[in-house]
Amino acid sequence: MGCDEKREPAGGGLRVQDIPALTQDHCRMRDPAEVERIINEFLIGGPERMQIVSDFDYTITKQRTEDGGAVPSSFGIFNACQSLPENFKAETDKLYHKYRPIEIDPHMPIAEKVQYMIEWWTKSGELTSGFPFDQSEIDQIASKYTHALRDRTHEFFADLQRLGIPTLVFSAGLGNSVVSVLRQANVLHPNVKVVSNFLQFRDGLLDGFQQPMIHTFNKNETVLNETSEYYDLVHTRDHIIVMGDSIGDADMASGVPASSHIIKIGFLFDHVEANMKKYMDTFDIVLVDDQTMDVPRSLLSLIEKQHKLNLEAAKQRSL
Ligand SMILES: C[n+]1cn([C@@H]2O[C@H](COP(=O)(O)OP(=O)(O)O)[C@@H](O)[C@H]2O)c2nc(N)[nH]c(=O)c21
Ligand SMILES: [Mg+2]
Repeated sequence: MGCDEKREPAGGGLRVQDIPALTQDHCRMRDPAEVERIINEFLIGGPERMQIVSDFDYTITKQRTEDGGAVPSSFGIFNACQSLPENFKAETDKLYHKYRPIEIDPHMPIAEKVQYMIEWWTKSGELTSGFPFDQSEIDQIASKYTHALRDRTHEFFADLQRLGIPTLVFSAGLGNSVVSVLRQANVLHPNVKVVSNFLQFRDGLLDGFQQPMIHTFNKNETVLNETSEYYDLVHTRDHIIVMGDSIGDADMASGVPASSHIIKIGFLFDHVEANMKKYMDTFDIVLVDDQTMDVPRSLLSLIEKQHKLNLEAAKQRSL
């Protein structure tokens, strides 16, 4: 905030009612005036202060496809590989049935859940060990799901690349699947970084997941190593769009300075009525059964338009 608050982008402040993507019926906002204020901050700051943090499963991929076909999660893509040991699926399913209810238990404190999640990812890593495996198996299955990305995902990633906006794709799932889908969909541009769990190999055999373990409750920018290149790239970018489909995804930018301006976009599909209040309390923009990238793209387009006006105005001033 501070003195930024009084500045307005050249041409005057934008009103949310003048942004068609945000006036659609399925686009809900708890506090439209606050969204408006932050959008205007984004316009003042321009692309060089922006970063994107997005979940992968059912955020970059669709929650619902036109043909009704199911979209597997990143772990699901791995589980569909033919060469996994016979008991692998049954054993990981057992873990899922034990730990998933804990993950989503509305009563258990997070601090207590964390221990269980570490146990779950550790045991899952142990099962993912001791047998040969070829990445091409993941690639083959992932190739069938490149069409399952949200409509206009390709354009969205092209916008981000053109504007030079660092984009972090965060997944507590399996990074090998995430990278494979994004690469085969031709959206894995140099400005995109995937932070997730990647397969580790030892002596030609699988050996669990690489460190650091990314689980549901550390899936946020605090796991970015402060010495990493990506941290260097984003730690001064305090204008952030966070995108997710699960309540926990809203925290993916925690760890960034408190003065940051953040718009959290939540994609809501399952049990809309029952979940609406929680989503409205958690996300700044809630999109109900929206299987597109249109709303985040509309924000980028405003930023780009303003940026061009600013460049033009600077050019005029220097004449
Ligand atoms: C360790 N483990 C965790 N999960 C689930 O995978 C999810 C991956 O987390 P995510 O990618 O952050 O979230 P999203 O899928 O909501 O987009 C977690 O929320 C867990 O419910 C898992 N799912 C499967 N199938 N197998 C596993 O070994 C496993
Ligand atoms: Mg998700």
